[in-house]
Amino acid sequence: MNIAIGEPDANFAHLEKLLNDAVAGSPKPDVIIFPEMWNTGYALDRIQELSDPDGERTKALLSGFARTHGVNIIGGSIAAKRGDRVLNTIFAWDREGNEIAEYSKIHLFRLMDEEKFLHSGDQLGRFELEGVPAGAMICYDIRFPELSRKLALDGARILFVPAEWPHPRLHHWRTLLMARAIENQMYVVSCNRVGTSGTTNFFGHSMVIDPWGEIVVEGDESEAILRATIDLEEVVRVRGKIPVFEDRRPHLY
Ligand SMILES: O=C(O)CCC(=O)C(=O)O
Repeated sequence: MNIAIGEPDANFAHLEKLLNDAVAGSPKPDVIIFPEMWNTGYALDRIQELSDPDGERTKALLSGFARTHGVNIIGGSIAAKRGDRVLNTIFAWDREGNEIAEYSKIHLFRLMDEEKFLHSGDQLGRFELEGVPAGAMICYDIRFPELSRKLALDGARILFVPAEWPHPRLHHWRTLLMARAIENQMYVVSCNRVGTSGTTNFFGHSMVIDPWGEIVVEGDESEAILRATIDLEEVVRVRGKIPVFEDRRPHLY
């Protein structure tokens, strides 16, 4: 998804169109994910006025969409206002439109001054999606392997990662996502924005990676709806083949 910086109305309209295109395609998706901070982009100097109070506008659109179309939604992340604080927050809904997860980015990205304008979350992104243990992290969070390992130890079999990750760090993005999938032997489902904001170019390359580290699908730098089918039994097969979780020796490190 491309994102218009500082224009929530345009981004809500654009997202709704993409969602309608996604459910019109075949096969009908079980889960939809989109990028980080899709409502505002990184309009940090105006984030107080632009952010969504308690995520209410986002919840009204996405809970209703999930229910109407019988689809689970990992709602990218939004700038969400809580009192006088703004957090970078993922909400998720099940097929009945029930909210099933809320996670606010723990590691704020200082290279983009995030910590000057946003508050960090203090809870992990653990949830269940139709009985499947899952985890959520946001963008810069993937540089912290302890976080995904903790989610994996807590049972996650899929890790969802919305992002706004720009050039020139495509190599980091792809390598870190693949490492998180391989080391934790789980699916990684990532969605990164495309387009340009000021002088920053976002490269997309959203990817679904399987627990063996193979890329199931990868986008390019253009806006697109990517589809992938995953087999959760693959997590069990890979963990059985190389028993990393049994071979850990955490008392030594
Ligand atoms: O870690 C990076 O290189 C990019 C992170 C980022 O852009 C973000 O967290 O918003």
